[in-house]
Amino acid sequence: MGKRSHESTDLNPKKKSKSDKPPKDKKEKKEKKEKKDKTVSEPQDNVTESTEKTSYTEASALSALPQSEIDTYLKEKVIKFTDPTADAPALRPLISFDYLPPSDSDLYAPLKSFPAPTPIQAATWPLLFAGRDVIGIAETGSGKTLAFGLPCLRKLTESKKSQKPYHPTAVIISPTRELAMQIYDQLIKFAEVAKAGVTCIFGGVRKDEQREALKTSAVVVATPGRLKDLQNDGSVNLGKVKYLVLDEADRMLDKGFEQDIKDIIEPMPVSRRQTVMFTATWPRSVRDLASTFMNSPVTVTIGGDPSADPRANTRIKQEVEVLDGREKENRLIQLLNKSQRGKTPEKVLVFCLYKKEAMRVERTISYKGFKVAGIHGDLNQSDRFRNLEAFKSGAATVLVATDVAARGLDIPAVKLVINVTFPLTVEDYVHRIGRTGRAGAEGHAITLFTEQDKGLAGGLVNVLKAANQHVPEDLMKFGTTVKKKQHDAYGAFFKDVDTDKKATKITFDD
Ligand SMILES: Nc1ncnc2c1ncn2[C@@H]1O[C@H](COP(=O)(O)OP(=O)(O)OP(=O)(O)O)[C@@H](O)[C@H]1O
Repeated sequence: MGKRSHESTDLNPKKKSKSDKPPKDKKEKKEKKEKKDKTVSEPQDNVTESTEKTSYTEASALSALPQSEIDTYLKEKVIKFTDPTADAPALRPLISFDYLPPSDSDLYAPLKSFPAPTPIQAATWPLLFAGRDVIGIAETGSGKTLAFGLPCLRKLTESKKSQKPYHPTAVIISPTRELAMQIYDQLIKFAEVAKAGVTCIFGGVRKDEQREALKTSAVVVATPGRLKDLQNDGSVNLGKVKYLVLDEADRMLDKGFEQDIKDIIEPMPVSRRQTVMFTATWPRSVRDLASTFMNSPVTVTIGGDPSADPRANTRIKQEVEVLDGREKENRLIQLLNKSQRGKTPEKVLVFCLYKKEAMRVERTISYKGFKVAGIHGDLNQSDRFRNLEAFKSGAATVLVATDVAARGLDIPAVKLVINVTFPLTVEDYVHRIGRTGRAGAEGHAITLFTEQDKGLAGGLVNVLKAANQHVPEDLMKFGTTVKKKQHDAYGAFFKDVDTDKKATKITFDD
């Protein structure tokens, strides 16, 4: 992945319109000018207003590919761009790592372990390199972290040429501590130079070390509550942030986080930052709010229409068993017997809705002699990390979790997800089962569905149908009306449920 000759394609509508493009014979002159502009505009610590110009230069080998090859790729991967400025189709997807813009550092070295960019990476990287605001919607386990992470690190490695970071220039916000850690772990693999400049900030641990780390960090991965705390007490100045990511964006725009997000981004006006949102589910309820945070964002969707129902990863075999609530425990143990008693016990993730329920189920499973660990909001942070680690390493082969583990977590080789109690929304269902079948693997999910969950039957039927899964007759009998998501309805559960506004903020997302 060395240096290559590149054709210039500056497509950032914030800085330049299509009609400003120079004719080809002036290409060399323009490239020189771009280089000059870039040097001038690299962030300086004593510059108060952003003068940064972002440009993206498409690899000439990519430009030389026949259009039919690009069209076939877009069609096969079901990639759709929705761009209010109509510039997006001009940016060809980076269908091979060979077409990445050159980097003087060894930034791209860890990509060697992957065969090619995933579709969401291929489609969004050019836009992100070009400085566009992007909403990226793609199935669980499809490589979204590097889709927003690599452009972020590239900006960091470039700007580090001329400045030491005294204030963060990039902020990545995630809903849970474990997910923030995981994003951090992925990013620091990517460059020695980034290792020095990336830090992870989350609640439940002492603030002093985080304050120290912030003094030398250009990229901050954080949960909202703790970041806001450190911002409020003057430990971090976010006024220089140019690249803002909301991972699990629909969750971050939920009512539980909305105000925190508004407070955090207040010192970084939309005109001076690139705003990036990624998720596997994009409910209507958050779209208007998202647009107020962004500047003409391009929406990139992989695998289907974003206005449709939430979409599950189609490599996951979904099974739904309708039963009486009293039968759940026996059925769970039967399923575990099947998956745990062989020579090599499979990794199974068991989801509950309530913290107390999770504790009870974990006790029952442990009593039956299975190697089990738990993760929920009532555990302290070191127990949470330790238990997750035990599951990752295989020391525990069953993990009982609440929805604190539903989103984003990339745990190797989870073979089966069992939903003991259905979540509050079908979006959460899609994220829960998305802990299996990651990075191209097959997955399996079994959901125990009772009459109590019938309000979500219609939504679930749609998710099953969209993924060509079997819909049991027993599920159909509950009707197929789809209820709209209503955050306020969560209130009825807030004392017990691990996902709602109140519990989430207080118990694990600070
Ligand atoms: N280009 C690639 N080729 C193959 N695997 C990849 C590639 N990029 C990332 N991965 C791997 O795919 C796995 C899933 O990636 P990631 O966690 O970013 O998924 P995600 O889309 O964010 O999922 P979720 O919606 O659940 O948060 C990770 O183990 C990651 O290392």
